[in-house]
Formats: sequence, C-alpha cells, structure tokens
Amino acid sequence: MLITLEGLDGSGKTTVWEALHDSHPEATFTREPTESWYGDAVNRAIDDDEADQLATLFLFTADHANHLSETVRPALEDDELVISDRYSDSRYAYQAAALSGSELKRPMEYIRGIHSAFTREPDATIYIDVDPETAAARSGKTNQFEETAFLAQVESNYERLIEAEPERFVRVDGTQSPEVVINTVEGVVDRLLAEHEE
Ligand SMILES: Nc1ncnc2c1ncn2[C@@H]1O[C@H](COP(=O)(O)OP(=O)(O)O)[C@@H](O)[C@H]1O
Ligand SMILES: Cc1cn([C@H]2C[C@H](O)[C@@H](COP(=O)(O)OP(=O)(O)O)O2)c(=O)[nH]c1=O
Repeated sequence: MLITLEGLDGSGKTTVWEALHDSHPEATFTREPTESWYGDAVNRAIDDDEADQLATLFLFTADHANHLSETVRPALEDDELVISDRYSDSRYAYQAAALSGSELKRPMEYIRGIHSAFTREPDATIYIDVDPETAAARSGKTNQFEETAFLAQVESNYERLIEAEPERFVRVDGTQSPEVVINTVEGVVDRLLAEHEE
C-alpha cells in the first residue's frame, strides 16, 4: 500500500513522517526529492531562483521516475507499506503554480498528463492543512517556493486536487500542536491499513 504525505512547505509533513518511523517501523519510508543524483539535480534547481520552470518540472519528474523504479514499485511488489513525504501531487500543485502564466495553457492538466503514462497513483494521501501564512513563517522562506503569495496558489491547486478525488485524500488540520497532528496521522494510517486489508 502506498500512502503519501502532502501539504505546503512547513505544514509539518517531515515531523509526521519521522514520527511514523516509530509507530510503523515495518514501513518503507521514502521522500521526494529523493536522495539520488536525480534528487541532487532537483535541489540545485530549487535553490536557483533563475531556474527555468519547465526544465525544473522535468527534473522533478525524472526524479519521480527513478523513485518509482528504484524504491516504490519494488517495495509494493514485496507487499510493503510505503510512506512517501511528498509525491506526484507536489508536482501537480507546485509546478502548476510555477508554470501559471507560461506558454502552457492548462499547466496542471499538462503535468498530470505527463505523469499518467508511467506513475503509480497513491492508495491514499494525507493532506496536512495549514494556511499559506503559517506555512511561509514555519518554513522560513528559504527558497523560491516558500513565499506566501506563491504558497497561496499552491494551496488552491491542492484544493482542486482534493475536490477532484475526495476519496483518496484525508485532510488533517496541521495548525494543531505537533503531538495532536502526529497522533491523528498515526490513527489515520492505522485505519487506512485496516481498510486495505479488509
Ligand atoms: N504542528 C506543528 N505546530 C507548530 N510547529 C510545527 C508543527 N509541525 C512542525 N512544526 C515546525 O514547523 C517547521 C516545519 O516543519 P516540517 O515538519 O519540516 O514541515 P514540512 O516537512 O512540511 O516542510 C519545523 O520547525 C517544525 O518543528
Ligand atoms: C517533490 C516536490 C517538491 N517541490 C518543492 C517543495 C519545497 O519547496 C521544495 C523541497 O521539498 P521538501 O524538501 O519536501 O521541502 P519541505 O520539507 O519544506 O516541504 O521543493 C516542488 O515544487 N515540486 C515537487 O514535485
């Protein structure tokens, strides 16, 4: 089973993902951008304010392809629980925002289209919900994607994704204390696993 964690920068995904290591030690924990050289290339683009946004999309997508073949698909074939800190929805939300106003007419549809031929949809996605102001403040605005106005566009893209597939998403209020958010997500993962095994 593939469960992904999504949300704005600073929503608390990594805090939750780390806590899940203790509550669900049997799972395969992974993330995007990955630790591979493809992920290194992605991180160079994230840190370059002048990076071409279409080129950046393809770097993220290349990293995703390698992530699928090296980590996600083999673990799923072994019937493992895979928990990924960010996954394809991050592209649909962030790169659609980064490419709004570009030559692409419908950036989100385009990005979904290039993924659809090869990606593996998550079985469930936990969306950690915080407002863009909280997200920007918590993340410290260290890169081009962490500005409040940009994150507001990303947030509305996530809302479009949730509206289109409400059955896949589980929304968790990320403005609660870390303890409450962690307990809630651990409970959600247990429920999803139980439903998956039915
Ligand atoms: N529920 C929370 N309430 C307040 N601060 C939080 C909460 N969860 C995480 N943080 C803090 O916010 C910052 C970003 O958290 P992090 O887990 O790295 O978020 P993300 O991976 O979504 O960017 C960190 O300093 C973290 O300690
Ligand atoms: C995976 C992914 C991340 N990003 C952005 C979100 C972050 O600003 C940055 C790095 O991701 P990440 O390391 O997960 O940052 P954070 O823990 O702060 O959420 O890359 C995209 O724009 N598209 C993507 O597909």
